[in-house]
Amino acid sequence: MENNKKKVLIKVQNLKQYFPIKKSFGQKERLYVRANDDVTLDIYEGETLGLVGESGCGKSTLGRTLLQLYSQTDGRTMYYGRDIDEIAPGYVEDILKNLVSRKQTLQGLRDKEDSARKAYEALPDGDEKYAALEQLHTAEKSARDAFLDIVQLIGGFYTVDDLTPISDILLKEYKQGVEYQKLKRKINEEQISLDGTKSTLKEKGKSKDQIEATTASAKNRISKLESELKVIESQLTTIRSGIYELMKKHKSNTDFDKYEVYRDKGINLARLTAEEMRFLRKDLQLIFQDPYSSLNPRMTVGQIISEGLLAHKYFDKNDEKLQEYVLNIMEKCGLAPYFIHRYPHQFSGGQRQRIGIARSLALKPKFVVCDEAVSALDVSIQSQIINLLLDLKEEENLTYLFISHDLSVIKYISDRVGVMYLGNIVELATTEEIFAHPTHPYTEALLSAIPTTDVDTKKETIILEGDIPSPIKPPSGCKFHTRCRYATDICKKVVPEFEEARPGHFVACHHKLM
Ligand SMILES: Nc1ncnc2c1ncn2[C@@H]1O[C@H](COP(=O)(O)OP(=O)(O)OP(=O)(O)O)[C@@H](O)[C@H]1O
Repeated sequence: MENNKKKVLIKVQNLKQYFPIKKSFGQKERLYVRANDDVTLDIYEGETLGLVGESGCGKSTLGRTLLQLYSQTDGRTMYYGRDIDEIAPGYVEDILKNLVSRKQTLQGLRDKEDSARKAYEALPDGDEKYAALEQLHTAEKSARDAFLDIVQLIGGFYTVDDLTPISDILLKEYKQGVEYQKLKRKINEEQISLDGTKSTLKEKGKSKDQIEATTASAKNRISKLESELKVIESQLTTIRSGIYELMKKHKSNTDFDKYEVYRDKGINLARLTAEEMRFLRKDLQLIFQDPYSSLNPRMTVGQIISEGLLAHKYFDKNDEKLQEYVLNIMEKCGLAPYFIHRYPHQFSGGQRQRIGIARSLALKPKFVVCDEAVSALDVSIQSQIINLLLDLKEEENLTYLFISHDLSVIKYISDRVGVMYLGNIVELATTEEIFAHPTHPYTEALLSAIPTTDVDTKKETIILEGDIPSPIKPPSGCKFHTRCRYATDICKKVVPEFEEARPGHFVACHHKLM
């Protein structure tokens, strides 16, 4: 299977995004809009994943939740664009510190899972059994999450009876790692500010010697920091060889290798603090539908593109390289150099979208959510922007989540397509496969509504009966059953598993159209 060889950039597991609704007077139960309800999905590096579905099904919410613009209600969103060591998030320290108690908690969750399974198996078919199945799924999920939290960080060490020494040495490595990253950032900041000072002095007409003399103390500071970095580096090497020794000692434990495969350098975005997430913001960008409302009308194009570059300390504001860089990005995005001093209102919709794209891409992101990025544009301009996005994706090795209600745009731009219905992804496959063999009745109905110019093919348009149900109290079982022409009793009661129906083709339906 082609996708198996590709690197996963984002791995979403059981993601939920619920928006609480204000309680009305006398209302006992807390109600939520279940905008995303248990989404599981891999996004591969370098692909464009299209996301379609009727208005209100949760596409924008999913895009924004992946970027952590909303803090997700539940589930894991693993990001593999950087190593966990580079960010050293606080949650890692918490897990490493409490390895012993966490393993005990996990055992408790496993016991609960076993009881839930026994209760489910003992019941005769019927409503009670369906309810017990839901409880079993919840128990399984809690145990799996707790397990993954631990083994992601310690792998095969999970098999060691006394985790205290493991906890100590891994915590030491973590703490030195944090110091290392802090120093590296400090050096980078000092260097950027030094470049800015040099540019200012040059502009003032200072000679090379004068510049050297004025910046000598800053250079000294940098070289001092660099020696400190070397010391930490060698301490880290010593700690890591200690870890390696421990690994050799325990490698013969039964199941060591089985757990070692879980060791994983991914970052759980859902567990990052706002500060940690701010650092990653440059990697994870959003291109909006309405370019005008997202551009500050009081800033020139140059200022708009530079803003993020300065905030993320790519350049000092006085550095001559900044303008060069901005002009280069503008050229890539099809914006003439003399636009740099103009304001957003002086541009057409298509040009404004180019500015929005340039602003996002200037930060060299790895993952970009394009939320209805071309929907507000004329058709001829739409294709220009789509082609620009595709060219940039090739040049910069970007990964896109492309959200659109327009199936012809999705078909043109996407490598794979996910179909959403009422908060869930109900079908996911390569673009060719999904358009040739829609396997979920909802996808079948969506695709049948695409207008065609081919007068010879008599295609039946499937009219979806009824309105989209409320995401506050969605239908039981398969949420689509109220509008599905193939629905039977099981669809009303049991949530269908999202499973691989054909290689790389995932569907959640009891009556797949095979
Ligand atoms: N911030 C919020 N607070 C409360 N409810 C929200 C919020 N954002 C979205 N919703 C609700 O979540 C559901 C999903 O909305 P979302 O905008 O993600 O859908 P969509 O598929 O992107 O729709 P569209 O194509 O119309 O943009 C809707 O019922 C919406 O009303």
